[in-house]
Amino acid sequence: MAQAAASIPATTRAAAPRQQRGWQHRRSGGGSGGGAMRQAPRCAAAIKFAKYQGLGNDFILVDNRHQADPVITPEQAVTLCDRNFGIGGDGVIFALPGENGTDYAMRIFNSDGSEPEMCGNGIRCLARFVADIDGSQPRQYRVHTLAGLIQPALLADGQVCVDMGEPILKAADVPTTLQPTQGEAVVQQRLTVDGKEWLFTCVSMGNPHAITFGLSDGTPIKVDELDLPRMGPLFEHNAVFPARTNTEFVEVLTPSHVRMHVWERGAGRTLACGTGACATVVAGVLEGKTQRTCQVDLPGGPLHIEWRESDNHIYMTGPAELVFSGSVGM
Ligand SMILES: N[C@@H](CCC[C@H](N)C(=O)O)C(=O)O
Repeated sequence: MAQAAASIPATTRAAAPRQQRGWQHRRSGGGSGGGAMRQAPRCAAAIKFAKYQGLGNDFILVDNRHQADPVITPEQAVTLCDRNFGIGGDGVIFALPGENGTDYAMRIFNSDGSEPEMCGNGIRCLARFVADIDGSQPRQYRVHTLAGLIQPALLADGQVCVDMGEPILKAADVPTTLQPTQGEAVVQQRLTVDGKEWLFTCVSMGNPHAITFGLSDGTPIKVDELDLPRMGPLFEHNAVFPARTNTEFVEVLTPSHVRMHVWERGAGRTLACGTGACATVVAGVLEGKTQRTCQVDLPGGPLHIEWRESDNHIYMTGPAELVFSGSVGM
């Protein structure tokens, strides 16, 4: 484990956050959310951090268990996530005191300063982080998030298995204005972007996801042929996704094995997305393309996903590892 100490100017190098959400207990309606935002205090002292990664989706973890509000602002998070001028990361994650009988609460700022409801790779990193800092038992946690209760468990083999709860399919709650095709769900709906008609299934894991396996003319996705930096923003900022969206491009290898590349809301191209992998398997099942148990290969490595019929919950299993720790002056 490497140690680092650095001082990063607290000047803001990015626009104001996409949206400021209240610290609310919300599972559905990943959209604009209500409630007054508690102002995060600007911190004068050095902040201790630890950087973790899950399949290369990397986060700056902050022990924030002494107070209910994040010790740094969204603007400071942008600075810390900068890969040239900061620590570098896809987001900053805060381990907060538990609420409503939970062990901990988690909040996250994306690298652009926006605040998502949930992060799958991030919550595996959070579980590893809290276990590392206090060696706590049990190794199974109840974590309160903006997407509701999420339950990670550290496995004997070093992997982390997370009960991610139930997927949300109602179009208005994803949210998307695309017309539902199956009851209230948007499954294989047509969306024209960049002169092509794509087929999308929309799923919320607390945060919004739009999943495509290909075009309406039958052309399947080939993930190695995608120009993500050009295409990704066209979906992320499309008007049919009022809270923006994470976009997953999926190539089916077999019904139990897919490849997926992601363009994340608020973070751009990342090496992996846990909530995106879960949403991918839900979309695969709804479209009849995958089984409920499926390996999702991401650029950073594989995640094992199971959408269990008995409880309708999704279980995600994958790694979470410490990269280095240090302190940073803000
Ligand atoms: N990488 C994450 C998702 C992080 C949040 C996302 N960028 C959003 O804004 O919804 C994951 O592993 O799930």
